[in-house]
Amino acid sequence: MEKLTTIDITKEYLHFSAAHFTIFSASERERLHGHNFFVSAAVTALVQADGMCFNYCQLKDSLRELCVGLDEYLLLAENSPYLQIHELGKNYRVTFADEEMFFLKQDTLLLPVANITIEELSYYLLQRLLEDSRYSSNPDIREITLRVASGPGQWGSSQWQNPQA
Ligand SMILES: Nc1nc2c(c(=O)[nH]1)N=C([C@H](O)[C@H](O)COP(=O)(O)OP(=O)(O)OP(=O)(O)O)CN2
Repeated sequence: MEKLTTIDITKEYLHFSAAHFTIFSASERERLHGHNFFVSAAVTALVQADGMCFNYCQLKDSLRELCVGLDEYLLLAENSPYLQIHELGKNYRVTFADEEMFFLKQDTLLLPVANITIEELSYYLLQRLLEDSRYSSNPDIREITLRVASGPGQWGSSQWQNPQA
């Protein structure tokens, strides 16, 4: 019988501070505000003869890198059906319903998501993690769940099962 384990990395320092607004409909959104978003991951993998699946420090480094990449930005959902985003010099001109907003490009990240929500952020960060072949091309890694919280006790998660397994 295969010996599988799940390495669960949930650390206070794995977080990013970001501004956003969640859009609820074509006419309703939140005001612009911020959160400390926390990131956690659980990786199910085969335990090797040496009693280890993989060095989880590499996973912590990968998650830390993902957090740094989103830290201290305004996050905008590039694929939102309700936002129009255009470049205007040093700014993005963003329209929503009858509103017009301007944000400095240097302060803003456009993410390929439909909304800045914990569910969309978890899926986006999982896809980013899977760009690293150490996770996506290792048949001994069976499953990865990546979770994002916008505050204590409220997490969104996305899961990947290894098709090679
Ligand atoms: N399905 C989702 N619903 C909502 C999301 C989301 O990501 N997915 N996000 C929001 C907003 O981000 C909202 O700003 C969340 O804030 P809130 O829940 O108030 O966060 P707090 O940490 O302040 O929670 P408290 O319960 O007030 O402590 C809304 N919906």
